[in-house]
Amino acid sequence: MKTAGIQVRNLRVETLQEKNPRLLVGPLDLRILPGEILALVGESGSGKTLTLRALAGVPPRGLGITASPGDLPLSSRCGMVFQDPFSYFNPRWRMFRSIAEVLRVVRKVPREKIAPLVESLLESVGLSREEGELFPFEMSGGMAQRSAIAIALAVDPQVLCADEATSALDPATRDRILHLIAEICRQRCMAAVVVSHDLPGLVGHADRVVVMYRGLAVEEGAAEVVLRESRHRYTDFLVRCHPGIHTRGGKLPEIPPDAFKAEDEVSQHQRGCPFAGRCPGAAELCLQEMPPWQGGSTHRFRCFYPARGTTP
Ligand SMILES: Nc1ncnc2c1ncn2[C@@H]1O[C@H](COP(=O)(O)OP(=O)(O)OP(=O)(O)O)[C@@H](O)[C@H]1O
Repeated sequence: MKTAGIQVRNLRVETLQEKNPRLLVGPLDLRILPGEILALVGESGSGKTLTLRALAGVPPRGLGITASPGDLPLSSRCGMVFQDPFSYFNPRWRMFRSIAEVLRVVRKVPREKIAPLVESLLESVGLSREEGELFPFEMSGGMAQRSAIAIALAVDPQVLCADEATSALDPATRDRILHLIAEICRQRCMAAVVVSHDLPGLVGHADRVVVMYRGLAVEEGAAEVVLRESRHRYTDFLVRCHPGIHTRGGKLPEIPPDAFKAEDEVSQHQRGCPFAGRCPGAAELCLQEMPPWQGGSTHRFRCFYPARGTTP
């Protein structure tokens, strides 16, 4: 059983052009405890996937990752689960063989020990031996995602990294998969980093959420606390934009467009609050200075003029 968590300090992902390299993520400090499920939430383009890929040591081509010495790479200790498992299964292999190949190639498991290990991996994700004999095209989305988790577990990871792994599933299946990830993490004392747009959907599954905006963390804490008592104006919008929570049949509130032109964004990102250009509560100070972290160890946020802290 593994006991160490993961800590990454000063994580940065940037483009590798010599002229005008762009900082896409960071600087970001992340700490993930053993058995903990950490969720990265935020709008599209907020940097969740790049952060996850940086943690797993698999950045997209053309991007570089840096962090404090000794904190990276984590690649040998991360198992990845992606949004569309069908895109990376070998369509001509039964699932049993896909899992077996990871054990053989990555873990160098001796041939005679592979079958029982595959069976136990299938069992740990709630699939039978018979279901392991199916081809990917014969599987439902939920079964495919369970299989993808089994493949990720086959590398014996210290951290399971799931990138929108449940967003293509119906709510009940999504809940079952998140519950499964939580169970596995607790049993194996393994951490998980889960990327999602759906903050309310994470309550009851994620231990902690980090809300990201333009590559930076702006609020973090227990999922239910961040949902109920969001303090950063951006988180507040994210919560109120969620259908079914505060609005039934009406129009969802929209996050205002950015008041800054694209070329202003980089300097804004470096100087003041990254959300200042869209924030109805922004004042001169927000444009000039990056807000420091406020709050306690269980819930903190970076905002000079926070929201009330209790959603209606
Ligand atoms: N290979 C790349 N080269 C340059 N910029 C990139 C690259 N990949 C992502 N980006 C930019 O980095 C930012 C963060 O992207 P990222 O994919 O991490 O966002 P995200 O929060 O995961 O969004 P989504 O929820 O839509 O997947 C975006 O502005 C995106 O355009």
